[in-house]
Amino acid sequence: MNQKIVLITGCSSGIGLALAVRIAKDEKKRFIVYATMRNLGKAEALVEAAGRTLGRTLVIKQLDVCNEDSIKACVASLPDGKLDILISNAGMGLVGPIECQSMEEMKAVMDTNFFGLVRLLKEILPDMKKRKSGHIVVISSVMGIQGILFNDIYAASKFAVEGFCESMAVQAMRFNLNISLIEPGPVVTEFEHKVYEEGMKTDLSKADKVTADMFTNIYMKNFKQIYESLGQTPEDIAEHTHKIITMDNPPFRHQTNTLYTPMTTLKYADPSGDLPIDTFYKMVFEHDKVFNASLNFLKLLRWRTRKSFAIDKDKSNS
Ligand SMILES: NC(=O)C1=CN([C@@H]2O[C@H](COP(=O)(O)OP(=O)(O)OC[C@H]3O[C@@H](n4cnc5c(N)ncnc54)[C@H](OP(=O)(O)O)[C@@H]3O)[C@@H](O)[C@H]2O)C=CC1
Ligand SMILES: CC1=C(/C=C/C(C)=C/C=C/C(C)=C/C=O)C(C)(C)CCC1
Repeated sequence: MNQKIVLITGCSSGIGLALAVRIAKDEKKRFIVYATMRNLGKAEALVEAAGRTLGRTLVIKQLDVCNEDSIKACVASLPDGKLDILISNAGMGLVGPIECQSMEEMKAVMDTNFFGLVRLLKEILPDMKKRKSGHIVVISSVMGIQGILFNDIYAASKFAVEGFCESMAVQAMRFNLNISLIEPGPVVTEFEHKVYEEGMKTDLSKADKVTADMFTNIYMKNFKQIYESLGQTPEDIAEHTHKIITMDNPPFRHQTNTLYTPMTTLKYADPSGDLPIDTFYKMVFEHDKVFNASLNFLKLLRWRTRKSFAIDKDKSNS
């Protein structure tokens, strides 16, 4: 059987872990998954979830997306040094007012979320081009298309990813390569806990009172509720991504959360860009009045884009 080689980054927890297990457990055994993580000391959860697939359709390797040597060594250790599908998932969040964040913290986010992808592609693209075959799947975010209050640097890193991939997509097409951006809304993983814990520890002494109050009493106060009401599971994201990699013509963009779609649609509905900003402003500053109403409104507005509908309905490839 001609099994496809899949390399996934950031598999120690969350979406990466769920992806590795879902794809390794593919019903038709179409894939060999190289599930990578920067610290192999964190492999226990994946080993447990992988079960019988470990050493069969799932292999665990070290890879740090911020370290070129580690990427080169990992790719060189693959059979014939080749891979068919890259899933760039490793990433980190950062919330808070920028005046309270150090340049080092901000650079770490860009280095991981954006340059991590660039480093991976520099390594694997030449061979994919030579073979005129390959699929690059990137776990982006709805924040790759729409900024959210106090996520300035994180959203910028995901916008960078999207701009990079959009530019790259035309060249990729010339070589018969596919690129797909997966755009989840909130997903309940370590990411949520890390961002919340770090957010709560923010030293707000450099922020003015209005900003500090907005961050503490609006953003952080409602953070958990957003994840509780809109959050998907990492397994949901893995299921969507599994569908994307088994499609004949995978889409360039795919949002996983139909509850969130109305928010991102606001951006396309108004070329001036004011509609989403005004709407977020109302959600934030009139949130006592409209916050719960807004969430209910999102639920009422729940609708499916043609693409996600097609994916939900596409049972033929699974
Ligand atoms: N959770 C959410 O709400 C959403 C998440 N996303 C995106 O999904 C992706 C996965 O996040 P999620 O599963 O939620 O969060 P987790 O924190 O659970 O997982 C992040 C993974 O990335 C790894 N990682 C971080 N830095 C590096 C690095 N330098 N090299 C290799 N691996 C690294 C972490 O490893 P380690 O354990 O060593 O830190 C961990 O395995 C991210 O790109 C994130 O931006 C998108 C939309 C929503
Ligand atoms: C908490 C909060 C908000 C929304 C937060 C959201 C929607 C977070 C999404 C996180 C994602 C998608 C992370 C990963 O990529 C609002 C609406 C601004 C109102 C104020 C409080």
